[in-house]
Amino acid sequence: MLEIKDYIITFDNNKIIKYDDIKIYEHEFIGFSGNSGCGKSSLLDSLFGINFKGQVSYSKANLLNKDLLSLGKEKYKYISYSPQFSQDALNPKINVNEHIQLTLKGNGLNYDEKKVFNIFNDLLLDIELLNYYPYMLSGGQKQRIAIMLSVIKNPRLLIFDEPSSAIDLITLKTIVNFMIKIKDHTTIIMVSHNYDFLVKLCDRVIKI
Ligand SMILES: Nc1ncnc2c1ncn2[C@@H]1O[C@H](COP(=O)(O)OP(=O)(O)OP(=O)(O)O)[C@@H](O)[C@H]1O
Repeated sequence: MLEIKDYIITFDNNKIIKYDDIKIYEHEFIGFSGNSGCGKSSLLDSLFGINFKGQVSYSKANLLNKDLLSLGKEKYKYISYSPQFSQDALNPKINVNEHIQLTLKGNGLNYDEKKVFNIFNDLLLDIELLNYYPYMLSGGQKQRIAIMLSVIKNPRLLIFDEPSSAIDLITLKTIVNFMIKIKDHTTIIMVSHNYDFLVKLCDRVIKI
């Protein structure tokens, strides 16, 4: 599914981050762990983001056996990337249902009411939130809406950066149960500085 080899990031201020080689197989649930500042988010941003600020060099960076850089925006056909604080990126001018419609339209998918209902149910989100604008949602609701939006497009690879930050235990448990439910048909990479949390949840934890 994903393979990187000799991967190095260099920022404008000459800060260099070198990564160990990584290989992730289809349908694995992988945790990325490491101390604050070790380069977890930079790795994901450089691989999957749209606006990465540093320079990247590698001998291999493949998604589904294709070079990630040459895939360009085509990679979003296969992946869903929830960066850290992605819940803050919800558009304040549109409601939750419009977010769903835009996401599906952008991925050439039709609106499937039953599927929306099921995901809402699994994430313990009240269906009436469909009419809510982002400012009307709590932090935990926003986070689950962001997760719902990344799952609804049926990605083959789902990447969550720190979904466990800044939420209460019940919300975290709901998110974790949801991930366990979807992991049979999706490859998942989850980033957390909390190693014990990842070890309990993931098939394999990679130290960055
Ligand atoms: N644009 C940038 N320019 C220079 N240095 C950067 C830039 N972005 C990140 N860094 C540095 O790269 C290192 C890795 O940062 P990164 O955000 O990837 O770490 P992280 O492992 O995700 O940390 P955390 O767990 O705290 O979120 C840090 O030392 C950070 O200061």
